Amino acid sequence: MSFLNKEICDGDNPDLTEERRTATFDTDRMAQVIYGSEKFAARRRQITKSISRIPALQDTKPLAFMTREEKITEACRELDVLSDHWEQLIYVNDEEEALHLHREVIGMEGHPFALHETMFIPTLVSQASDEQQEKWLGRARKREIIGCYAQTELGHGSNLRKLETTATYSPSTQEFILHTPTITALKWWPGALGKSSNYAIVMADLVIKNKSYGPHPFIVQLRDEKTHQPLPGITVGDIGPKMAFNGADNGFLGFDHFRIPRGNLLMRHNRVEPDGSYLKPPHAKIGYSSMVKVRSRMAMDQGLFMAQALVIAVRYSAVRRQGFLEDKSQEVKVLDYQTQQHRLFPSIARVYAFIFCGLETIQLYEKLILDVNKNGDTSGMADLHSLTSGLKSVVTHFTGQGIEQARMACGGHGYSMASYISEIYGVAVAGCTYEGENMVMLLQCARALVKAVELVEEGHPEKLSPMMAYLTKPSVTVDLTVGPEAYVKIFQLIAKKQAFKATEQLHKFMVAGDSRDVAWNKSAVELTKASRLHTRLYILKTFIRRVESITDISVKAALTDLLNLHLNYELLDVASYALADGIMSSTQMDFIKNQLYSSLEKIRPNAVSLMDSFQFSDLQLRSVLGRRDGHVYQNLFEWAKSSPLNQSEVLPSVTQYLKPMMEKSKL
Ligand SMILES: CCCCC/C=C\C/C=C\C/C=C\C/C=C\CCCC(=O)SCCNC(=O)CCNC(=O)[C@H](O)C(C)(C)COP(=O)(O)OP(=O)(O)OC[C@H]1O[C@@H](n2cnc3c(N)ncnc32)[C@H](O)[C@@H]1OP(=O)(O)O
Ligand SMILES: Cc1cc2nc3c(=O)[nH]c(=O)nc-3n(C[C@H](O)[C@H](O)[C@H](O)COP(=O)(O)OP(=O)(O)OC[C@H]3O[C@@H](n4cnc5c(N)ncnc54)[C@H](O)[C@@H]3O)c2cc1C
Repeated sequence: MSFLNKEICDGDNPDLTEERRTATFDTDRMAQVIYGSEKFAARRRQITKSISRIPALQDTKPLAFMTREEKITEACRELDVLSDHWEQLIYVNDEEEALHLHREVIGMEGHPFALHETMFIPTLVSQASDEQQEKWLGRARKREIIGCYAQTELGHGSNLRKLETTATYSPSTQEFILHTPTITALKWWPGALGKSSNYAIVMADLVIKNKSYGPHPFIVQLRDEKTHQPLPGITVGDIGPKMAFNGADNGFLGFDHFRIPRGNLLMRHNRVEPDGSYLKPPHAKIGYSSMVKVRSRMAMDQGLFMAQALVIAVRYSAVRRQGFLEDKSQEVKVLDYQTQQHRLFPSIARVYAFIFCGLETIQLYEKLILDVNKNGDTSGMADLHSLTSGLKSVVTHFTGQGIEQARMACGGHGYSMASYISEIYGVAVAGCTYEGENMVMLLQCARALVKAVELVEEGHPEKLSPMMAYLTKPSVTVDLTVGPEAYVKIFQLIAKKQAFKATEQLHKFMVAGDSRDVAWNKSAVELTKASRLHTRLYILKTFIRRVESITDISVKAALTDLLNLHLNYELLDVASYALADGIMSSTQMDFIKNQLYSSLEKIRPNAVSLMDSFQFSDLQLRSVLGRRDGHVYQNLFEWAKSSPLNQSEVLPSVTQYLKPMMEKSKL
């Protein structure tokens, strides 16, 4: 079936138009699947249209030619314009719409409200009492104040129990005294802390009567609301340029015996009474919920990062012609090469898979917060923590790989900032580190896996959560031709074997006399392997479930091709485990390879439309190479001409140094 997609515009590059004509599905319908509902997909388009009608948001100078200061200023200008139009553009307090608006208009390089929306407000929602919300949440939502999330210190990020900033309670004044006792106790890294925020959630060790209660969240005013000057007792500033994300002022922060009222400890779940008595929270890690919130978003956000890189690479590959196949009269689109398809299409499949996981984990977090806040039910916390710990690690790792391949798939032009892929890469791979370094979080996921294996070994399989139930599955011989369920079964066996092997190794070291911590460290690589397999199994099953639920026949068919590619690619990628354990034969391996290659051919006609379906505007993409019109060569030439270096024919560096040097050489 041939389908004429609505957005075809006469002026586009004919090679891209041809691709859009051959698609077998409607991109608006696909967008509904990607964005979780018809309503949100339509709202996104509406918001894009409204943005395009605001002149002050069009034709801004390319970010690549700006200094850091100019980037920050530009982001603030755009925020100001958005603020003037906020209520016309989006439904007030709709988090998804606000995130979309920021992504599209300001892009991904960071801005003063990035942490305000993603961590400051969510922490107030999950950790502040009703009374505290009354005081601060409304002001935060109206953007009267700007907040950030200050937890990481110069000396400690991963090991939260060793944070050194102290909040010592003084019963006589009913205040907490915030203090930075050493240089390593300086808060270091928090986004938007350096120059933009005037408030922060500060995680500090709560100390009452010389007893430490561990990290707790406090709301702290950092700067005068009128002058924006730091308050006395506060040292704050920017930490300097980073690999990417340079529109953000990640900052440092120190306190010199800085006093805040008792009511600034966020007290929805724990309390310090005026006399200094402490009321425990219902779950020891409830104060970590803002991190779980961000981790639960990361599969979606990273999926969208990788999608941006792939829109650029796939469109470009359909326009770039180089070399010959059958027909020697015309060069082929590089997208027709099997190697190019193999480089890009498995990542397209992963983008869809990650986004489907993200839709699920975002909802799981929302449900958890309702359960905790309304009913005091914390029973879902452990499962969501282990799931999102594994997921953020696996997704960020593959997203980095996928974006780098997209960059290479664009040849030389991929290396130019005109492609914008290097910026997308730099921002995306920060996710391997923030919200918990990937290895550290894989090991958190492994704790839950080991516990589950131990339950099975102790004869209590009925106590396993549904996600762990596969650990009880017996070994079976599987016929791969029966479809996705067969792939799941093999994957389950592989993941189960690895979880048991890693646990066995841990126990072996303990039996030999090592403490659990030392034995854990000696088994850590095997444990992280088990976590990755466990997480990839979850991703695979979510992809299958999601595709099964789709009602639009042509959308479902296109996604089934993508799912088949994913199943074969994933299984091939972990085949060494399966071969070593005799779970799969070499004949089955050949079958998988052939299925993979034929999936590439099936996906080829839909590749451009699978990526167009994300409906990123050119404004959001910020890529000269990936623009919707596909006129890459004209666009590249115009862009290069606008480079500041080309605003004069002879640079001062030539007059000042090269010319005299050449003259000297003549003597
Ligand atoms: C973010 C959205 C992106 C949007 C993108 C869009 C556009 C781009 C534009 C702008 C971008 C905007 C913002 C994004 C940028 C950056 C944001 C980054 C913000 C940050 O970067 S902010 C700092 C994050 N910094 C960390 O991420 C530190 C990691 N380090 C830890 O998180 C802990 O340190 C841990 C967990 C490793 C150890 O903690 P610990 O030592 O206290 O605990 P321990 O290991 O002893 O575990 C004892 C028992 O607690 C259980 N347990 C632990 N945690 C739990 C939880 N949460 N829930 C339920 N149970 C939990 C365990 O499972 C165990 O259970 P069991 O005993 O049963 O095994
Ligand atoms: C772009 C960006 C934005 C950020 N934004 C914020 C923010 O808004 N607010 C905030 O508070 N923080 C923020 N951070 C900080 C971030 O959360 C931390 O850097 C992160 O949690 C990693 O901690 P670390 O730097 O201490 O790494 P380290 O723990 O020092 O990692 C170094 C190495 O040690 C290894 N390692 C550490 N512990 C273990 C262990 N137990 N077992 C095995 N290996 C281990 C790691 O795997 C890694 O290889 C941001 C960071 C970045 C890059």
